[in-house]
Amino acid sequence: MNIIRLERSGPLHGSVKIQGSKNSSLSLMAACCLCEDPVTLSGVPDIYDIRVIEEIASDIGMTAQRQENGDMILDPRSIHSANIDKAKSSSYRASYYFIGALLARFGKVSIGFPGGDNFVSRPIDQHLKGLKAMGATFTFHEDYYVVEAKKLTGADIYFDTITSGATINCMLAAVLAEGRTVLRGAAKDPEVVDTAIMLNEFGANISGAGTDTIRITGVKHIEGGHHTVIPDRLIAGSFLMSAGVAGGSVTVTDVIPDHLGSCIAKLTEIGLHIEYGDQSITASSTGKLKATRVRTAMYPGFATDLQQPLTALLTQARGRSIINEKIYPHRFQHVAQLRRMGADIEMRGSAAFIRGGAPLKGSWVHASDIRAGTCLILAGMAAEGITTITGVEHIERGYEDAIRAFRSIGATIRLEQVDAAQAEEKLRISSIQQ
Ligand SMILES: CC(=O)N[C@H]1[C@@H](OP(=O)(O)OP(=O)(O)OC[C@H]2O[C@@H](n3ccc(=O)[nH]c3=O)[C@H](O)[C@@H]2O)O[C@H](CO)[C@@H](O)[C@@H]1O
Ligand SMILES: C=C(OP(=O)(O)O)C(=O)O
Repeated sequence: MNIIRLERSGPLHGSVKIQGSKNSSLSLMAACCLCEDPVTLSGVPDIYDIRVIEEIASDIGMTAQRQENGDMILDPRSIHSANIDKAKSSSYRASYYFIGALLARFGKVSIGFPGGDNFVSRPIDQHLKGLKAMGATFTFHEDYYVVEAKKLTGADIYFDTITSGATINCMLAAVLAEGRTVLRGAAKDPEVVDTAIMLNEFGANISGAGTDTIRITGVKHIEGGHHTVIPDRLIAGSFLMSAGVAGGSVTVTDVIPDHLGSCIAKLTEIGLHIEYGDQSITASSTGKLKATRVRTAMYPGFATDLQQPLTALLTQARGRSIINEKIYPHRFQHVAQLRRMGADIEMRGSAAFIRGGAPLKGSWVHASDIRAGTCLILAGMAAEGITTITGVEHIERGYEDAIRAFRSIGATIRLEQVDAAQAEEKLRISSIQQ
């Protein structure tokens, strides 16, 4: 099995070109099923989740071909099925976008339950509520469910909670539905806006994406064309944080700085010096970091996906920091791993109290999900000795090549192969020694 080994690193110097957004690509690729003509997507990252969608696309008859220049051409003209393989749909989170994208066309979609990172509870009740309002019915089986709608009709939907997934799913379903759909309490995330922009470019009639009320007037068909995926703001944020952990200066390029507003504000509060241009952001740090309080929120608030790397950063900030996780109250699997490395973190409900400044030491630790992986990479850069991270496959769900990118800015990090049983034993011992 693969593990990541890293040593204390820094100061970091250099720039990292940021890949296209995972979360946007997951939505855009499914959205291609709504089109009548081929779609060329620029900037789709080459990561695990995307490769699963390529397989799903091929299973249902939509070819998805990577070009030499990295573009992906998706051809929906031969889609013949809306039966999504159960195991494939459960191997990542956003498989449910195939419901919104295929329901109007086929009237029936069969699909496995959503997978993705496990934060104890990730309900899909708002997807159900929205799609039911548009005329869909759901039948649940042990490891898959079937969604049916003889006809999808526009509806007025008020989300009980702000959710990017349900906003996108209902928006997809509404594009070819009959009549007008209004999504109230919609998520304002850049990935929602990116999806709406692409669909409008191809002939959909969506207004208000980026605000909390989105209006969609159903159209008879949409065409295809070319679209460039937005940059991955979450990966950009994690590289900026690495400058705080290890010192030095890190520039992320090919980004949209506006998408990182709350992250930039928080890093500035913590003591990083931030400069940005039209498409780049530079974070520099002398190593003097201030403790802070953070409350995660839906966009434009501080993203839950940046909470885990931020926790690593705050272990290096003198004083007591408090992180309040409001989106996924149980998203703290990384804390036990950081404690193994010597971090002083106390949990009270969905809040982490971090006493920063305690020296970290290298240990065997496990990344249970993508951002826990980023968190541990950052912590490893600050730790004395060698940090060994298992669970590399989770990190690969989100990053095209995290090792190469972190190495290019000066981190001492490498990928190695070890015997799985030996790694298990090392992890067990490190958890006892904690
Ligand atoms: C593939 C993808 O885009 N994943 C992102 C997406 O996940 P995902 O789309 O699953 O997350 P949502 O935006 O839907 O979830 C936001 C909040 O709404 C709640 N909720 C959601 C749906 C629902 O039907 N009922 C409900 O209560 C969730 O538990 C959570 O507290 O947004 C999350 C929150 O920014 C990010 O962490 C994920 O990286
Ligand atoms: C939670 C995440 O992903 P997913 O929703 O795909 O599990 C993430 O990207 O941090």
